Amino acid sequence: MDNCYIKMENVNLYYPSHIYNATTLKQEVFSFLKLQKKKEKLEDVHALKNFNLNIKEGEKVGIIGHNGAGKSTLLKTIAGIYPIKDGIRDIRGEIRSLFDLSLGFDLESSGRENIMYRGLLLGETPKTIKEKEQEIIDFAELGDFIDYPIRSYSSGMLVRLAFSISTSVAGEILLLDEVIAAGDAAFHKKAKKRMGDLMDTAKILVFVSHDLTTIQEICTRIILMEHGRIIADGDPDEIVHHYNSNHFSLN
Ligand SMILES: Nc1ncnc2c1ncn2[C@@H]1O[C@H](COP(=O)(O)OP(=O)(O)OP(=O)(O)O)[C@@H](O)[C@H]1O
Repeated sequence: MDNCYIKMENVNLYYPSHIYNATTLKQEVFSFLKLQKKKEKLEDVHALKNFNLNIKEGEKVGIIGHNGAGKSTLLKTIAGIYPIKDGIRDIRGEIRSLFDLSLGFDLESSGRENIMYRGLLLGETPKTIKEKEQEIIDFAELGDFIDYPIRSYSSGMLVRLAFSISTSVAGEILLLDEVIAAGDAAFHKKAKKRMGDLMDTAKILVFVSHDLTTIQEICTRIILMEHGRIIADGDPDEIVHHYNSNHFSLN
């Protein structure tokens, strides 16, 4: 029996529209004065439709599809971030998500303190974080800035710290949304190598990207999504060929 797997059966996920349906006072007044038509009621967005998926240990699965196809939603659903309306989500294995890298950052705290906060969010203990702390700082190349509040960091420095922390913890199931363009060219090279190591150690990789060449290189299977559904699933060369010959728009 597999130690790790991802199973989804007839999963439906909706983004509720009530937040967008709220009317502002200005809109009410304008509508009352007949200066503006009353706002049309928006429907919930049905982002995953009767979705079925089975991923076994050892698979490296690439997810491709047009903008808004539901790729990121699928990753976040696997990660358990979004509650599903119905269906079954059955996951075995420790999940490591590499998206929303700066989640859990506190701008007023130092880089060092943020390593601790973010590490705890990633499921580490204070002791294991302390053991990794120096390696994380060295990889991020932040020098003395590590003890400054991260509010003082440039955006590149912030990305380097976030990347360094997030990739310091391996996971059995690695969920990746587009390879993170971390920092400048030199850092990017280093980051790519570290990502490669993480992908090699993961038992399952699910990788969302618009970059067909990279995804074809890395993945053992590709899933093509359209409007919340899988429309092709299989061997990377075949799916890319299918995509190319059917002129799907991936952008
Ligand atoms: N927070 C949200 N609230 C409402 N609708 C959303 C939200 N996030 C995504 N959606 C909608 O869900 C659908 C799927 O979006 P998703 O971000 O998963 O697509 P994607 O395939 O990752 O797109 P892209 O390639 O542009 O990143 C789209 O119709 C999008 O408008």
